[in-house]
Amino acid sequence: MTSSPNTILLAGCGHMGSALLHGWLKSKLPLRLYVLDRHYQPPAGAPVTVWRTLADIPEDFRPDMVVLAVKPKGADAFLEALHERLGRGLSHATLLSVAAGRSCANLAKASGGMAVVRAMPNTPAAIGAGTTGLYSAPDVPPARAALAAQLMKAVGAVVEVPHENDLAAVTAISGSGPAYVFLLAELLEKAGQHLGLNAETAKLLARNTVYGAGEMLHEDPLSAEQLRRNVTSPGGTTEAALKVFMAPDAWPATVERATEAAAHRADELSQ
Ligand SMILES: NC(=O)c1ccc[n+]([C@@H]2O[C@H](COP(=O)([O-])OP(=O)(O)OC[C@H]3O[C@@H](n4cnc5c(N)ncnc54)[C@H](OP(=O)(O)O)[C@@H]3O)[C@@H](O)[C@H]2O)c1
Ligand code: PRO
Repeated sequence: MTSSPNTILLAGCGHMGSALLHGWLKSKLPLRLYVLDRHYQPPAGAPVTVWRTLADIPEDFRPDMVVLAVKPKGADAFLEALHERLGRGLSHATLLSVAAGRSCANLAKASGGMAVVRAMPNTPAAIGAGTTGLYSAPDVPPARAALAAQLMKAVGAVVEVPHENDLAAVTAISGSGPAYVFLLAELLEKAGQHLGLNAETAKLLARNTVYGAGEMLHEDPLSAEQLRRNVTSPGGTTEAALKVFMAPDAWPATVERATEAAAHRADELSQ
């Protein structure tokens, strides 16, 4: 049995919105797709309608779900303007927000009372390897919560969290997490050059090592700790490096402080 298509308005199609849209276009989900974005250029022939401004949206447009993927700073003002434009057209729509730190309460208020699902994805969604934390407010109809989960599963793994507060931690670990891994790649590349390798070789070694280690974490059932131990010969080179990284005031303290800073910022953004 095929279900009838849901009408999705993707509001904001930049880094994150376009990653989501790419996944939906590849998926077999029955969707009618509409995008509101000043810049986005769809692939030729893609079954998606693009509007540039709110004024381009027909006043009788009736979306089932609005996916909010504009910057958190502009999110409330955007929703107020959308509500002004569509009014009762939003009364049966659910809001799926990926905006960091904008709470269900903020978003419901700005949108004129929409039921809100919050998602915190990450940019590997662009290659179908995303990780999303998902929280549905209690007033979200179960079928819409399920649709939100399907939309996010189209771009990777989804973890549903029981408390809205958990999303600050999700943001600190997986939402921002790719940036920490990219930083490691940058630093390894620089370190390779410092040790005398040419730039091209240092770049290849750094990027492919992060890629290969990531694939092992994905494919191999061993724990991250065991995979690390398997690289570490007693008295060898890795042990020499890990003594520096794993000193209590080095990575263990730094990772804790950095993720606390990210979670704290997510809390601040929700005020
Ligand atoms: N990037 C990440 O790693 C990541 C991860 C998880 C969650 N998020 C969340 O995803 C959201 C979007 O982030 P992003 O990095 O994708 O931002 P982005 O690249 O700036 O994308 C937002 C897009 O929306 C457009 N836009 C905003 N208001 C508009 C309006 N009224 N009419 C038409 N177009 C409009 C922007 O155009 P202009 O640039 O012209 O305003 C831009 O193209 C944020 O809330 C962020 O917290 C991001
Ligand atoms: N990018 C957004 C930020 O830096 C949210 C997680 C990843 O705020």
